[in-house]
This record gives sequence, C-alpha cells and structure tokens, in this order.
Amino acid sequence: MPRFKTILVTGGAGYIGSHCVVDLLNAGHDVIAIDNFANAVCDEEGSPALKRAQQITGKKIVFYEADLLNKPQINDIFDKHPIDCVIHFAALKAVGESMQQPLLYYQNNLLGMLNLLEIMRNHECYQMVFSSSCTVYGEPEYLPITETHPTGSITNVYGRTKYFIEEMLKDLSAADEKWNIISLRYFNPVGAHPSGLIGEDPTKEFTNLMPFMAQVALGKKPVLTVFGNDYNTPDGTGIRDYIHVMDLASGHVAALNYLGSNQVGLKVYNLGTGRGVSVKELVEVFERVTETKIPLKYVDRRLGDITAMWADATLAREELGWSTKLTIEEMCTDFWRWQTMNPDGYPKKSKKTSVIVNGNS
Ligand SMILES: CC(=O)N[C@H]1[C@@H](OP(=O)(O)OP(=O)(O)OC[C@H]2O[C@@H](n3ccc(=O)[nH]c3=O)[C@H](O)[C@@H]2O)O[C@H](CO)[C@@H](O)[C@@H]1O
Repeated sequence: MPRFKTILVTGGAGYIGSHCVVDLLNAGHDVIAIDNFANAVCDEEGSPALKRAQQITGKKIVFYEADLLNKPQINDIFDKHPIDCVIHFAALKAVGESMQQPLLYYQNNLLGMLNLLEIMRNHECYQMVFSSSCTVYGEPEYLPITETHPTGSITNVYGRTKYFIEEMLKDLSAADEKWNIISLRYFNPVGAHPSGLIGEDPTKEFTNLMPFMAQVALGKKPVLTVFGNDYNTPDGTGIRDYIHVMDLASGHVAALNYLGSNQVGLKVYNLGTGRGVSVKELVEVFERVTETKIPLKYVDRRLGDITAMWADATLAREELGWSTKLTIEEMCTDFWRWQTMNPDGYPKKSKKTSVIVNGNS
C-alpha cells in the first residue's frame, strides 16, 4: 500500500502527465486527473490519452475538465476527494509563444500555481511534486549540470515561469515547515509508452526535435531543419540529454515515495540520463531503428539555443533510488511506434464547449 493513496495530477491529459498516470496506477495509487485541454487533445467523452491509460493499466481514473485559474472548480475537487499529494504538470510550455504573450504565461503558470498552493493549504495537503525544467539553468557554466548550478539567467518567458515558481516554493517551504515539495528538473523528454497507445500529440505548433523528425519520417514534413552545425561540439550540432518519458514517469513515483517517508521542505532533483547526444547522433539512431531516411537541411543557429546541456543525475540516484533504464534506441523505437500507430495523433472530435466538473471516469 503506497504511503500516499490518492494523487491529484494536474495536466494529466498531457504528454508527460498521461505517462505518469500510467506509472502511478501501476504503483497502486488512486489518480484524480485534471486538465483544461489547453495543450492536450479532448473528445466528447474527455481525454483519449487517459482513456488509453485506463486500457493499458486496467484501472480507473477520475477525470475532471478543470482550470487552475478557476478556484471554485479546483476547490470543489479538493472538497470531494481526500487528496494526499499533488503532481503539478499543468502549464503552458511553448517557448516562442511565451515571448509573444508573456502575460498569458505569467497568468497561467504563476497564478495557476498560486491558486493551487492556496487551495492545498486550505485543505491541509502539503505534499507536492512539481514539474520543473533544466531550462532554469540557462547557459551552463559547467557540465554535467548538478542541482547546485546557478539558476535564473534564462532567455525566455516560459523558462522564467519555472524559475519564478521554484523561487516561490523556496519562500513557501521556508515560511511553513509543513510543506513537503520536490521539484523535478527534466532534461529533454522524448519517446512514448511501449504499447504505442499513448504519446506526444501537441495541439499547438511544435518545434521540438523528436516530434518534428518523426513528422519528416512519416512524409508529413519535407525536411528536418538542423539549427546550426558550427557549435563547439564534436560534430558541430547541439547536444542535449534526451530522457525516455517512461523513465521520467518513474522518477515521479520515486519522488512520491521519498516524500512519503521524508520531510524535505523543498528539494530539487535533475531527471536526465547523464549522457549528452547531438542532433546528428539522434537523427542517425532514429534512421537506423526506424529504417527511414531523414532529409536534413542545415541552417543558422536558433535564437536562444544553448550549445550543450546534460545532467548529473547522481542526487536522484542516491536519494530517490531512481535512475534511467531506457536507451536512445528505445526512445526512438517507442516514439516511432506511437507515430506510426497514430499518424494523426489521438482521434479528435469536436471540443466540448462547456467546462463541467463532473468526475467523468
Ligand atoms: C529554446 C527552446 O525551445 N527550449 C525548449 C526546448 O528545449 P530544446 O531546445 O533543448 O529542445 P528541442 O527539442 O527544441 O531541441 C533539441 C535540439 O535539437 C535542435 N533542433 C530542434 C528542432 C529542429 O527542428 N531542429 C533542430 O536542429 C535544437 O537546436 C537543439 O539542439 O524544449 C524543452 C522541452 O523539451 C524546453 O524545456 C526548452 O525550454
């Protein structure tokens, strides 16, 4: 029996959220998932991703279409369910959009978090796992990056919302020792559940490497644009720490278990493999395991991109007992299975117009 039984997952219908829900259900937790469908597909019955998560696990999820900016709605959910811990994924995350609409990002990500924390406190729920990002580090001063690397020199608004929230959580945990929070700094999540039933299906214009590459392999886009081949790296292309989304999901279960038996105040962990992979290397592995050919076009560096970033994930291994298990090959194979089984993503029907809190499961 897990120490925390009932987990509220905000942004549960999204890419990382839905994979995490699968792991939580497999670990024996009860899951209440909420999503406002800002960047997740919905149909007449709710979330197809969560429906498939139920199919994968054979377990039930309680789902609410709900928005963290609507406090009474969230309050009702806390009134109805004995929530032991919150895993907070719900946030806007498009870097370009965040530069054009900073107020939207500050309102959604910061105010959403403030509302959530206030409602949690009112319901005496002080346990949280927060979805942060390696973007808080900005341009690395050294590699691999440890959790003690300075944060805050970030070049985009989306990244700053993650940074501001971490600062807010520091103040909160310093002011009241009842709070027990883990902030997980993800490196570059890719891949999909090995069943091919759930995966990444962004509703907004996306620019991340793996989904773009898969679209090229499918013939939906003509060419993969490589942003810069003159970086100071062995092959001239940018280096990142790609992590399989199922390894990322298990990091949340490990964090939850740790919170269940330790009072940490606020603790921060990197979730990465500890291995840097270049754009060229990733393309080569993808081509090999999927037996496809990706036409490349080299262009100038993308504004705001860094040269190289990979994690030192020692702390998570030593304290949470977590480490990654899945390889770059598996990240590519699993993403490709999801893409070929669902070339147009989840089945999309017309979006519900009303926002109803009804606990559809
Ligand atoms: C500047 C930016 O957008 N940063 C976001 C991006 O990180 P990040 O830029 O690391 O992730 P991407 O998947 O967009 O890019 C990875 C690497 O692939 C290259 N690349 C990407 C797409 C493409 O069409 N061609 C190409 O060459 C990039 O230059 C980079 O070297 O996604 C992360 C989530 O996963 C976010 O946390 C980061 O805030």
